[in-house]
Formats: sequence, C-alpha cells, structure tokens
Amino acid sequence: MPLHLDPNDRAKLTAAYHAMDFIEDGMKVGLGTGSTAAWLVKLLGARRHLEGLEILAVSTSEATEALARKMKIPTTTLEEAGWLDLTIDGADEADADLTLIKGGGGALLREKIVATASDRMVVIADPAKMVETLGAFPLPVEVVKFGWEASQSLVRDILEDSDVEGSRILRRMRDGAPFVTDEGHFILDLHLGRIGDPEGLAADLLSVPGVVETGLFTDIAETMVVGLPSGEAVFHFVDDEPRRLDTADGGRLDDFLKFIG
Ligand SMILES: O=C(CO)[C@H](O)[C@H](O)COP(=O)(O)O
Repeated sequence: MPLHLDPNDRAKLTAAYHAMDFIEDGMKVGLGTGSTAAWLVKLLGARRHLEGLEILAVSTSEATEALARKMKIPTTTLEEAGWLDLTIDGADEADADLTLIKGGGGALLREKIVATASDRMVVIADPAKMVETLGAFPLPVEVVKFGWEASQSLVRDILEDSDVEGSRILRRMRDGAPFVTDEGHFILDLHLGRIGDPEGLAADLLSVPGVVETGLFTDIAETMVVGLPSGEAVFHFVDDEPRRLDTADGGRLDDFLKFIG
C-alpha cells in the first residue's frame, strides 16, 4: 500500500482495487465518475497492460472518458454497447440498504442511466461514505436551464411539505460561474440534513417540470466495496451480512501502481 497517499485516498484505491476483480474478460463495463472511480480506471489500464484484460467500457462523464482513453481502455457509447454486464462507481453517501446519494462530481444523470443499463452496480467508497441516514451530503438535483428558478421554487415547496430537516437550495457554481453538466443542465444542491424517505422524496422531486434527475439511487446498487486505509476491504450486500476480505495479493497491486506511476 503506497504510504505517500493520504489515508482517504488509500481507502479509495483499496476499494477500487478489490471491486476490480468483479470484472472479467469480455465484459462490457460502465465506468463511474469521481476520485474513487478514477482509481478504478487507472487500475483497469494497468490490468489490461499487465494481464491482457479485454473489456469494452462505457464512461459516465467526459472526464472519465478522457482518463479511460489515456489508460488505453477501449470505450464505446451506451447506444453501441446496448447493455452492460457491470457498472462500478463511487458514491457520496450510502445507507445499509445501499440507497445512495450521488452527483458530487455532477455526473448523476449519466451515472444513473449507465448503472440502470447494467446487470449489476457495484459501489466503491471510503468508510466515510457509509451513513445511518442519508442527507448530510447535499442532494444534487439536475435541472434544465430554461426556467430553472421556477423549478427551484417548486422543489422548495416539496421540501417544505416533506420530512427533511432543512430546505436550503444552492445552484452549484464552479470558478465563479454556474456549473453545467455534461448534458448541459444546472445542478441544485439541496441541503437537507436528513432524508427519512428517499424513495418518496425522489418521486416527488421528479414530478417537477424541469427536474431531469436526482442523485438518489434507490434499488440500483447491490454490492458496495468499502476500502480501508490499511488495504483491507469490507464487502456490503443488499441481502447479506458484510464480509471483510483478506488482502494478501502477492504484490499484484504494487505492480499495478508501478505501471500507473
Ligand atoms: O457521484 C459521483 C460523481 O457524480 C461520485 O461518484 C461521487 O461524488 C463520489 O466521488 P469520490 O469518489 O470523488 O468521493
């Protein structure tokens, strides 16, 4: 385990490394977005080079696509791929049912489309992402630009009628300008504190004209790999007890990291 990485980054690397073994030769794979997913893409590049792994990937963002190309991973569009065997992606929060908040990186729409066009979604994360109740992380909601303020006030009405704690809404900014997603939309970050009924809230938000998608992923992920800074990983399942994995790998990860540089 590389000691120059900070503990959180080591945990993300560990999660990506152990989840990577769900990927087998010949699979069509969805690649997530964010710093944990970036580790996955780099490791897959190394595995392809060192072990000859053959996959076809679909990226969930322009950033991931650029990294996959840099790592010489063959990519295609979702239209071309049709259906995927597996998608591996990060998350901002996950509860015990593997209901997720995603979209911290702004890619929630493509991430949800890709994950739900896959036989299976595996989440990779550091331990801080596992929470008892969702909502401390602001919930991203993607809205079309046209009339976004009208959509925002309808969203506010919904929050006032729901069981969430807060109702502060901030349009996401980057470098002093509104953040625009790869699909050309804005993101509203909903500061809710606590989300008691994620499924109900997602349905209510999606009823607002102009809301394209929410960062609530319910009944999509079935496995979550939580990496620990020590290099150990804990596997969480929707229908089973968590399992801790022993990490001895005969130096394989070190070889991958040497390749990544
Ligand atoms: O949903 C996402 C991007 O839209 C990411 O998966 C999420 O923000 C986690 O990011 P990171 O792995 O950097 O912590």
